[in-house]
Amino acid sequence: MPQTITFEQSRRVDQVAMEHYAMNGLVLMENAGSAAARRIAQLHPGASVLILCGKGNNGGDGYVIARHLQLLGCDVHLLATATPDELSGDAAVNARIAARSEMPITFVKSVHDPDIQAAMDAADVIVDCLLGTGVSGPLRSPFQEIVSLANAASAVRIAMDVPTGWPAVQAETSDDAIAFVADRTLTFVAVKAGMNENDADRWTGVVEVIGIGVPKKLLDDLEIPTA
Ligand SMILES: NC(=O)C1=CN([C@@H]2O[C@H](COP(=O)(O)OP(=O)(O)OC[C@H]3O[C@@H](n4cnc5c(N)ncnc54)[C@H](O)[C@@H]3O)[C@@H](O)[C@H]2O)[C@@H](O)CC1
Ligand SMILES: [K+]
Repeated sequence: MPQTITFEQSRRVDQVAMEHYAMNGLVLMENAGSAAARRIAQLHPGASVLILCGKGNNGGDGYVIARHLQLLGCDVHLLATATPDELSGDAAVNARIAARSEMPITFVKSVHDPDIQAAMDAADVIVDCLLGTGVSGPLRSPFQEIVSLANAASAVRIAMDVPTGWPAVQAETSDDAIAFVADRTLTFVAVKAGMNENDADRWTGVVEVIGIGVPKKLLDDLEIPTA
């Protein structure tokens, strides 16, 4: 049985859980985000946490993580590349919950907005929920700029699912591509292909797997490695 899974296999797990097992995508996102939040709060109790949220479901995880981290006693701030109205599906639902909960959210209108730097400076921990398995091609603006600012910050950096811009997943990007440099990566379901290769930890830091509550039979049938 392989020890790692591809992005495609990871997406297939979500798809089969929803289509064959009738699991709601919101449940998967809630499981993913709440488990990640518990681990972050365990590692950094009471920390000031800045969560960077993109437009897709990786960003959706970020809003779930924010909600749970507040409940767990952390001070949470969100930096979002899109407003809730610009999102769709499960990510939109969780972004709306965050907005209605009056969580502090900075929406990125210009990468030169001094509020972005101020949010980075105030954080003990920065959580990267910009892009996950839906990434394609080199990072576009404003992701490049946000990732660069996060890498220059003194905070601990935690990537969710995969570090945003990680070169290993993209044939067309080079090793000096801009990517989130994580101290730790909390990856969903199973370790992703490339994460166990020689110098991968330069980008991922320590890799830990976070389960999302899909049935064991599903994982066994798809030959997904389990702990
Ligand atoms: N139900 C599910 O499918 C679950 C998904 N999960 C999360 O969902 C993620 C996958 O979500 P998505 O498929 O929505 O994809 P992503 O959240 O990775 O990103 C897709 C978005 O990024 C944009 N994008 C792609 N490449 C880009 C680039 N190079 N520069 C700038 N923008 C770019 C796309 O236009 C799209 O808006 C996983 O990594 C995981 O974190 C988890 O919540 C578990 C459940
Ligand atoms: K990410």
